[in-house]
Amino acid sequence: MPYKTYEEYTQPFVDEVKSNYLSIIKNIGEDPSRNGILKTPERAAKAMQFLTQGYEMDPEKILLGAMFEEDYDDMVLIKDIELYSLCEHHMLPFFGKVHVAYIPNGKIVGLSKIPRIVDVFARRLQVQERLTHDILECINTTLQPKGVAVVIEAQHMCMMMRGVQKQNSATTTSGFRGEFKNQETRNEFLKLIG
Ligand SMILES: Nc1nc2c(ncn2[C@@H]2O[C@H](COP(=O)(O)OP(=O)(O)OP(=O)(O)O)[C@@H](O)[C@H]2O)c(=O)[nH]1
Ligand SMILES: [Zn+2]
Repeated sequence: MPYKTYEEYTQPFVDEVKSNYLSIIKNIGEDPSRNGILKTPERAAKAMQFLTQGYEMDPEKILLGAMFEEDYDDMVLIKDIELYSLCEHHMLPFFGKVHVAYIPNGKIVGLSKIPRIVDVFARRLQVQERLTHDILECINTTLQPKGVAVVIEAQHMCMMMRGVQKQNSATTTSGFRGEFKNQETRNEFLKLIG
């Protein structure tokens, strides 16, 4: 059987969800037949499909696909990885930066795979704390490094555009495993991410 194209794969979702967006547009008092928003239910459904595609992906498989044996056993740091996710309470974006470090234990991973797994977990409904641990545990169990650290700095639109309406507050979450539990290693990592 031939593989389905991306469109064939996502079409059932888009067909279902666009009718929900049509209902939202009507309920907010807009005219859904107005020229500019005629195709908006479909566009919004496609955007939502994109932003939640992480449910369909296997992050461990992504890491396992590019793991290489290597003796290097100092810290590997990938910092300032852009983050865009949706908070599970309001389905509004939160966005910021992710910093990931690990200390190899005989195996390294292709560098691009770290931002890829960040995206897999970010493209789901999330809270920042769980996102931090999802990334941390995925690297820890798959790569089995000597240590792994994840820090996320983010701003939440649900706290900016609505609710408490605080424009300048940022939330930092962190998780440490293995050698990063050691104060000296952790401090070196924190110094490197500034
Ligand atoms: N811990 C945590 N809380 C979050 C995150 N994203 C959003 N929230 C919070 O989730 C909470 C939901 O609280 P509720 O009182 O049920 O919802 P609400 O009435 O819309 O709350 P307000 O935002 O205070 O208006 C709010 O305090 C949000 O700020 C996150 O990533 N982590
Ligand atoms: Zn929220």
